[in-house]
Amino acid sequence: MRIAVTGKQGQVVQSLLRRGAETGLDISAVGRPEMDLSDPASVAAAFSALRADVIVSAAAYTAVDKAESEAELAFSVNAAGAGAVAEAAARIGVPVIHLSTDYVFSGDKASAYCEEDATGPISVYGRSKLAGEKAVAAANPNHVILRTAWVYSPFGNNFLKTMLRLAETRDHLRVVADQTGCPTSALDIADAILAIATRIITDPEPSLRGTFHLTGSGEASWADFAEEIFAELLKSGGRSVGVERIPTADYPTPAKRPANSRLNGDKLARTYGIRLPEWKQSMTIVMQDLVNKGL
Ligand SMILES: NC(=O)C1=CN([C@@H]2O[C@H](COP(=O)(O)OP(=O)(O)OC[C@H]3O[C@@H](n4cnc5c(N)ncnc54)[C@H](OP(=O)(O)O)[C@@H]3O)[C@@H](O)[C@H]2O)C=CC1
Ligand SMILES: Cc1cn([C@H]2C[C@H](O)[C@@H](COP(=O)(O)OP(=O)(O)O[C@H]3O[C@@H](C)C(=O)[C@@H](O)[C@H]3O)O2)c(=O)[nH]c1=O
Ligand SMILES: [Mg+2]
Repeated sequence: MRIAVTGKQGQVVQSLLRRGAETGLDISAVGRPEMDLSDPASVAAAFSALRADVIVSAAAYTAVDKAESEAELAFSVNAAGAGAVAEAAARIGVPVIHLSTDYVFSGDKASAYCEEDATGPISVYGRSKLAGEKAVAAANPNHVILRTAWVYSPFGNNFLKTMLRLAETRDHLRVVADQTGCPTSALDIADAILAIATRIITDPEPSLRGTFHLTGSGEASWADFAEEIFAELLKSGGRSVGVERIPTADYPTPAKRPANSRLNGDKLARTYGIRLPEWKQSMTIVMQDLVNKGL
């Protein structure tokens, strides 16, 4: 199986490359400068030359706050760019596995979101990713859209690494406690993508296609997540850092974020037999990885 994935330095692409190196799978990362999602011609050109069995669409414009003032670029990458990747996959006759986000929802629901719940993004990033889902589905019926959330890993930028960086100079941080979601390790996402890819390249079964929720098990507020990160830091000999739990209103940001970001993963469990580990367990693994590298 030959897998092509979009992006080079991103968390999910780096996690896939690590799994590829560990298992000997053939995974190639396709990204800038040769392939720029804001330039559809470069997308078509990059994939027509590659003999991939499946394309993983993992690259995106992910700067949630900056997107509020760069809507055109966010849509060009996350909507048109994602559509161009799915179209390139359709042209070479292979499935596309596309990543999307909890931020397609408004956050008003009282319980975890299911795949069939109405979307209603409240940020530019969320709207651009929802437009991306629609573009992918329209361009290639042979698609799996995986909505994930709150992704962290040893790679790239993420909340966990931000907390560790801030912990170097601060002994107390203020973190919002009224946004709830499901922290998800990019390494777990990579494992799920590989299992799904293996199935769909050989099995034409329609129920394997469509939209699925894929997040770490359990739930947390950003403050809970920070507290667990600092508990783990302390255990591994690091500094002691306190978390002050604050409401969203006390942490103003350009983009609005859903109060409830929790995703229900039952459909993926039912269809593929995949359920990701508890987020605390996976977080410990990522922390250990970072500690071994000297943080
Ligand atoms: N991070 C998160 O918390 C969440 C992410 N997601 C989704 O999961 C997917 C993977 O996210 P993650 O791995 O965290 O992303 P990252 O933010 O870690 O990385 C973004 C990737 O997209 C690439 N990229 C950005 N703009 C372009 C462009 N114009 N042309 C080509 N490549 C581009 C980057 O390129 P380069 O390699 O050059 O830096 C990088 O590889 C995305 O679709 C994201 O929307 C969903 C929920 C949560
Ligand atoms: C750094 C920091 C953030 N916060 C808050 C701000 C915000 O509400 C929350 C998370 O902040 P971040 O900016 O790290 O997270 P954010 O960029 O919103 O993360 C999102 O990224 C995109 C790509 C997704 O798809 C989402 O699933 C989600 O992971 O924590 C604090 O309360 N205190 C702090 O010190
Ligand atoms: Mg961010």
